[in-house]
Amino acid sequence: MDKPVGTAPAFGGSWASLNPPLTPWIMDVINKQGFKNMTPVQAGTIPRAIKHQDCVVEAVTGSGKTLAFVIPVLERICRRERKYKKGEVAAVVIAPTRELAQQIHEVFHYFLASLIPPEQPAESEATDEPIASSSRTPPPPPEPAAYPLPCLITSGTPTPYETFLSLSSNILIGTPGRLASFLLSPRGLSVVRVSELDVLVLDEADRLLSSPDHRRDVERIMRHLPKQRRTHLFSATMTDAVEDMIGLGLRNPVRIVVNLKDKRKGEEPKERRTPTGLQNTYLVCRYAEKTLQLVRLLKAESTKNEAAKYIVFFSTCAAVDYFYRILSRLSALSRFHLTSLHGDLQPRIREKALSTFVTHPSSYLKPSVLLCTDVAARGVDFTDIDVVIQYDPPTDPKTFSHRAGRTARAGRKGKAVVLLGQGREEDYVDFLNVRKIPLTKQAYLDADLEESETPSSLDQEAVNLLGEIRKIVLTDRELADKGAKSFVSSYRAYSKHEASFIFRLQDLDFYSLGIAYGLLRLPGMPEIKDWKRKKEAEARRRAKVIAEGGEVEVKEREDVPWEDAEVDYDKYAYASKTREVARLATIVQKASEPKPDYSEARAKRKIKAEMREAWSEQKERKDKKEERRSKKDAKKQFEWEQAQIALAEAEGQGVLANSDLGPIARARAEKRAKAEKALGDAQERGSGDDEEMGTEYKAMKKELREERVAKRAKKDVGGGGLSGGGGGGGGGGMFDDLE
Ligand SMILES: Nc1ncnc2c1ncn2[C@@H]1O[C@H](COP(=O)(O)OP(=O)(O)OP(=O)(O)O)[C@@H](O)[C@H]1O
Repeated sequence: MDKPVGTAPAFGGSWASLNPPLTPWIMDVINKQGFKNMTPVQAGTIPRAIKHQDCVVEAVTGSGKTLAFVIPVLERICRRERKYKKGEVAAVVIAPTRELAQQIHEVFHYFLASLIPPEQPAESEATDEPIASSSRTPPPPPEPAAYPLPCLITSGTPTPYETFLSLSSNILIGTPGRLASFLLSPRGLSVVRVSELDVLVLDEADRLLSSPDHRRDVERIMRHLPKQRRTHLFSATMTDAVEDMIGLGLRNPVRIVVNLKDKRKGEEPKERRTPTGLQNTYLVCRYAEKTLQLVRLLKAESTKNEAAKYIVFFSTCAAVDYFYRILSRLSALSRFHLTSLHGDLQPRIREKALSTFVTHPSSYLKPSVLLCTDVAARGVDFTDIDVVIQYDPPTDPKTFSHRAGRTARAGRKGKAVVLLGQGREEDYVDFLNVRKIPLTKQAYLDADLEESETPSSLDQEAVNLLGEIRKIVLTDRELADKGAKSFVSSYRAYSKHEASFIFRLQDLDFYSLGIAYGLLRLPGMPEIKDWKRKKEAEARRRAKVIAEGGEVEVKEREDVPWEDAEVDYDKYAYASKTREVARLATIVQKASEPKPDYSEARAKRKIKAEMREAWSEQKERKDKKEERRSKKDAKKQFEWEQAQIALAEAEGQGVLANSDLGPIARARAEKRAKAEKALGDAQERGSGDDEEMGTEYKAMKKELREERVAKRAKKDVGGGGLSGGGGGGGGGGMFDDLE
């Protein structure tokens, strides 16, 4: 990996320039850490937060936001005239994950522990001489710490009330749920006094407020704390949820936004929401090639760029669990040390996983990789990550920059790669660009780890990798279960993408996904059955068009071949003896149970089907009968009306006098009568109007003729069966009307 050019984060001014100046012991700790200058977010926030202002702070990942709230909290405690008593809380810091809470706790602890005087060596150690126990003078009582140590309140922290009281802590750091029950349980209400609380900090505030559970707990805590307090919100990505909160619990907050600008020669500087040292990229491949590309990326970055530490993000706990087991056993990754971290692990295991990964000595020859979910996406300060890979893009686009921001922290360099499926998913690049997260293209990696175009047909090595993964899966039935679980859970996660117009379920190719996951067979999800049915119907349609000599449209992407692995599922065993014994016992039990008799159910189904069929036949017959009857009625009506007209004319009455005429016949008769009258009148009046009235009559006649022709044509097109009876002048209209 390219070593960092400059490890100093952006310059925000010297610590000495702060007004008011920092307390000397705090300054000493900062110097001890080697932080020569402030970062911009620290320079902007610390002086305001030390005074009496509420702050809403938004600055890119790795820009030093933690110290921007830790230092003001400590300063305010130091500057207070009356010291806090045992049981009194001065500050509460809430973070969304236990990993982040623990990290913040460590930072506070580091500062406060520096005030604890080092233990005096025992006299015996000092003199190296054995001393008789009777002559041993008791050691001096330990000096009380000037400021007590902070207390961590997360799942997995033992007996927090005892720790809180024994440490006399007045700074609490924790996750929302735990903190809420710590403060609001009957014991908490009697033991923990918050009336003197001075500062509340929400780190990753947008995350805390966008998750309904977290938000509920945060609001409970806020209601419990005194209104006369300072409240500070921090995140790299603020949202509208935070804006709501500003109304709820903050007073005249100052908004501090630290933006970065991309400066390219000859171009206007562009704002960006990611650190300047971050090379943020995307790689396009088929879903079936995703795992292959992940493996190649890990290999290429270690061999070509000497990258030693990686984080790979998946969308679900099940996927992390499954891929951890598979990738750990792939021959291509034998020199990589893998660790898995996700929310389904026990707190202690999570803690251990994180510290194993952080402390594992890694080099580009023996790189280490953390496979994780979003539990490690926010806030966790990994100082030396070279590459972040997002196997699945995050369901919440805001998480994207947090994940990528686990590398390139505090002015270092780093690379992030997101794997995108060919097609619609490529639109994600523009989607992020609009959100000031520009991505550049990382080319597809071929078998020699050389950059190339995404191949035009499926990379054969993806099929080979499927074979290798299947071999691993066949060693333990549990892996097949985990594979299916992770496949289903990832599908569900996919369906929850906020950018659902880019990550569209209908574009998912299940065969392709099955190859990437190395499944033996696809799970029996209804969605997959539907998808297969549609696919088969489409294949039939195309085959038919071709057979009839037609042309079919070219497919956007060729089909990925899929075959279930040949497995004798009766013999396919679990590696775990207990699970295997249980499985075999179930088989034996099932075999000894009498086979359920389905014959009755089958017979019922058959009768129902027959009934359904009979009903549809009946309906068809009824419809036909109905049609015949209405044709007959129409014909009768027509004949009768014609007879009425003829009768009226024969009797010298106007046709209109016949009150039994149908509406159309009447309209026609009226029209005709009017035309005839007009002609008669014109003839009577002589030549002047003659021409005019003759024209009107002709026009009317023409209109009637056209109407008839049009209606006939309409009937012919509609296949109407009544045209045979439509001989009479006004008949066409009447039939249409009856129809
Ligand atoms: N003034 C400073 N000079 C040099 N390094 C610093 C300074 N302040 C903080 N750092 C270092 O920068 C790194 C990132 O800091 P921090 O974790 O506070 O970032 P952040 O802005 O909270 O990031 P995220 O948004 O990911 O939570 C840490 O390793 C920290 O020790």
